[in-house]
Amino acid sequence: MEKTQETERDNGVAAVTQQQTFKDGSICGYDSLHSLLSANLKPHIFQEVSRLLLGLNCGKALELLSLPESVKALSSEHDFDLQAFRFCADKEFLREPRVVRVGLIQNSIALPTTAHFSEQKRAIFQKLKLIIDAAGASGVNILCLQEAWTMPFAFCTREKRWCEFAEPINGESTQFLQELAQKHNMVIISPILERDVHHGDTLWNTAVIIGNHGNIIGKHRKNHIPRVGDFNESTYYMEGDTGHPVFETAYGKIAINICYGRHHPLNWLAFGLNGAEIVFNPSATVGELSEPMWPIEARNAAIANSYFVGSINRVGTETFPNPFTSGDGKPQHADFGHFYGSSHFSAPDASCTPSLSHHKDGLLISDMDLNLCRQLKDKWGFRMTARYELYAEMLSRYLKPDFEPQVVSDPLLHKKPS
Ligand SMILES: NC(=O)NCCC(=O)O
Repeated sequence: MEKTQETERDNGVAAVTQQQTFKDGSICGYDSLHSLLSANLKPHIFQEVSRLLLGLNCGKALELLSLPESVKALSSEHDFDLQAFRFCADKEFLREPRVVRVGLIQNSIALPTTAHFSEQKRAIFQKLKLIIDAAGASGVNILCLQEAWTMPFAFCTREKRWCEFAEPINGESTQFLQELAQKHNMVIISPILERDVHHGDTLWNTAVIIGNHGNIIGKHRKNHIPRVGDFNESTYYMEGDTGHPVFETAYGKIAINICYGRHHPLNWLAFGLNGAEIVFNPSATVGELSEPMWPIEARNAAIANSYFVGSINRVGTETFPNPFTSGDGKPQHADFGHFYGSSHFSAPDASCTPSLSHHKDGLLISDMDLNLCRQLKDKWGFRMTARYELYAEMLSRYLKPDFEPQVVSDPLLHKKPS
C-alpha cells in the first residue's frame, strides 16, 4: 500500500514535470483545455463534460457566432486564436433585447525585452493593430486589451528603467487607439502604465476608456497592488485613487477590475453596486501562481454580481536582460514564468465561454444580451437577499483599533480536567 501511494505520488510529479516540458506553453500539445477534451473524449462525453465545465445559457450550450471569412483568414494567416460565441437572454415583453458585441485581445510581446524600447512598443502596436482591425471587421462594439499591453510585464525586475514605458492618459498609445476606436465605432479599454504629468510624474497602473467617437471617457486606476511571487508592482506604483467608476458608454455600463483586484470580492461588489453590466479584468499572471484560481474567480464574480465578466491574460514567457531573485531562497532567474492566456467570458447565469489559447495571441468575441443581468437579479435576488447593513456594520467595527473578532469559544475548551 505504501508502495502504491509512493508510485502515485511519483506519477503525479512525473506528470507535472512532463507538463513543464511543453516549452511552447501549450497544454500537452493542445491550445486549450477545451481543445484537449474535445480531441480526446467521445462526442457525447465531451458534450456532458462541457455542460459541467461551462454551464448552460438559457438551457442550452453556448451558441457559436459566425464571423466574416476575411477575419478568419487573418487569424490563420497571422496565427492568432479566434473564437466567437453568443450569450442569449430570455425574451421580454416590455424591453427589446440589448445585444452588444464584446471583444478581448490577449497577446505576447513582439520583440525581445532587449530591443530598443521604442522598437518594442512599435512592434506591439503593429501586431495589435491587425487584431483590433479584425475585431472592428467583426462588428465588435466594446474591446478590451490586456494589462500594461504596451510593454513587457517588467515589474518582476524592480529595475526603474522600465518606467520609460509610462505614458500620460492622452499619450502615444491612447492616440493610436483613438483613431481605431473612431474608425470602428468601437469603445476600447486600454490598460497602460500611466504617468501623471500633472501630479509630479507619478506612475499608476491605469485603464483608459476610449469612447466610440475616439474621445477619452475616463480612466480607472488599479485598486489592489500585488505583493506576491515576482509581482513586485509596488516598487513602481501605488494603490489607485479612482474608486470604482462605472463608465456609461454607447453600448452599456462597463467597469474595469485590473488583474489582482479579482482576488477581492468586495472590489467586484463595488463595481456591481455602481451599476456595471460588464466588468473587464485585464490581467498579467503566470501559471504556477494563479492558474487554478483563474477559471473560478471571475465566474464567481459574474454570478454573485449579476453582470458579465471579460477576463484577459497575456501569453508567452518574457525573459529579461538581468536575472532577479524572488526572495524565497531559490536560484535567481530572468523570466516571470509562462503567462497562460486563457482569456474568457463569464455570464451572470454561471455559463462561460471556453478559453482562448494557452500560448498564442487571440481574439475572443461574444455577443451578450445585457437583459440577462436583470433577469438573473430577478431570479436569484442576490441584491435583495444580501445583508449590506450587517456587512457595513461589521466592516466599520473591524476598522476600529479596538476591534474584537466575534468568536464564541466552547466553554469546555478551557476547562481544567477535574
Ligand atoms: N498583474 C497582477 O496584478 N498580477 C498579480 C498576480 C495575480 O493576481 O495572479
